[in-house]
Amino acid sequence: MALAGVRARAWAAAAKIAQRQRRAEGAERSRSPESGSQRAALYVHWPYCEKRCSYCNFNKYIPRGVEEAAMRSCLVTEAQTLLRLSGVQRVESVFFGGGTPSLASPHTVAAILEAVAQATHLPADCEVTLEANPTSAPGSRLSAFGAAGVNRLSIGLQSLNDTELQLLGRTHSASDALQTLAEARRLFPGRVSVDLMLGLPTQQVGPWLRQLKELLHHCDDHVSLYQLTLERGTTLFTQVQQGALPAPDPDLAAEMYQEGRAVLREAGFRQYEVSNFARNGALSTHNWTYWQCGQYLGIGPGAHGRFVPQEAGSHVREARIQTLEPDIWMKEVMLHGHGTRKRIPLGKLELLEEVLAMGLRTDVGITHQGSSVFLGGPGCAGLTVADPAASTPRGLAAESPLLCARRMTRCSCT
Ligand SMILES: C[S@@+](CC[C@H](N)C(=O)[O-])C[C@H]1O[C@@H](n2cnc3c(N)ncnc32)[C@H](O)[C@@H]1O
Ligand SMILES: C[S@@+](CC[C@H](N)C(=O)[O-])C[C@H]1O[C@@H](n2cnc3c(N)ncnc32)[C@H](O)[C@@H]1O
Ligand code: SF4
Repeated sequence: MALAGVRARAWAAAAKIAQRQRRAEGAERSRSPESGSQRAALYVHWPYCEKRCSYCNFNKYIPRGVEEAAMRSCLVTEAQTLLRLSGVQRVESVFFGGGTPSLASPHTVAAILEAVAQATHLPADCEVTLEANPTSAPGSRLSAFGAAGVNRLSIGLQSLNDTELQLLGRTHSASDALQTLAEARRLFPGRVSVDLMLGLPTQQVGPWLRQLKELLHHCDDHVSLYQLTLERGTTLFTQVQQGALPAPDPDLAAEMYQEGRAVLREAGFRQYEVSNFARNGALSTHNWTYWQCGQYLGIGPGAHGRFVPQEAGSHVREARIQTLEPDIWMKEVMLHGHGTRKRIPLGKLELLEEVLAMGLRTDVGITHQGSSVFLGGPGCAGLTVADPAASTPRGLAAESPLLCARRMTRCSCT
């Protein structure tokens, strides 16, 4: 923890030095340091988990042992490379997702933030989220992540029913989850999110709503409701396919979702995206950047990103996907400085599709800012991200219950 504290101070010091350097270099590197193409969100993928949950098909591995120093060094290298290739001068949010990034050491988190602060401007108030799995002893680790620079936690609570948690293959109980949540709120007041799943096999509307209402007694200012997607290749999928469990009923899931939205609205939450609810302005600025088609860099195995590479003559926004398998990804990073597996230049039609699909997920709909990705000319350089505090409800595919409850209550990474 002491080490993490030192690293956090080093990050702040490095951030100041980097800021001074950039001011000096500013005139050379850019005439408009605040323009959209020079700002980005940064996603960092930690690909390891303790155990495979029965429903999950995210890019995750259950290792015998993790070579953390090697992984840390590769994440740092890839962040430096992609920041250079993208010409990004200001990182506006960082998201450590996974896998289970709360299994990484706080030292790793601090080292990545430090590298980012040295390579670009990382504002002191930048949103830095870490996904944390509930444990029976959350205290000191969470505070060490805080000392490393994390200032927002997303807790994968999933359910407050122990039988459901077992069905999902989780390693924690409902009481562990509540304890982790309480500890997280103590350490990061106003900046804790919880993920709650709905539409599980055998789940009924009434008991699920009681869980949600119980959660309201404990939660902070951000809640994500994710409808279960039965993913091919998962244990749960096989159990349902073989008849060991009933298939989730989509109409019940739609009812849970609609009733859940109403409960959260009454409790003062704004539904700012199909699956996401915030009060007191606690929206996730990181995810908001995705939905507004802002730039984001994805580092780590299987991470994806969207940015305009600063190559000679290039003005095209690209979708980039990093190599999935951690060992292969590490070898590539050691050889080339990055493990980018795919680069897909996005044409006008693809950009338009993204603007529509992302914008309609939110309550502000298709904004002028979002559509500037499509209309903004070469490289979408004029792109700015709409203010998440704006609240004119024009989009929200949620107004179509079938569309949202059956297809869209997942995160934007799928
Ligand atoms: C991939 S997990 C990573 C965070 C962390 N490892 C955890 O399990 O809490 C992020 C979130 O995605 C959601 N998720 C994962 N698989 C899902 C599925 N098949 N259907 C719906 N939501 C899912 C869960 O709510 C989970 O909290
Ligand atoms: C399942 S969501 C959970 C978010 C959580 N409910 C919150 O409010 O912070 C995880 C987020 O991580 C990011 N993400 C996950 N996997 C990613 C990947 N492979 N590449 C880029 N970003 C990813 C996306 O921003 C996604 O919304
Ligand atoms: S849900 Fe989270 S903890 Fe479970 S396997 Fe997926 S990434 Fe790992």
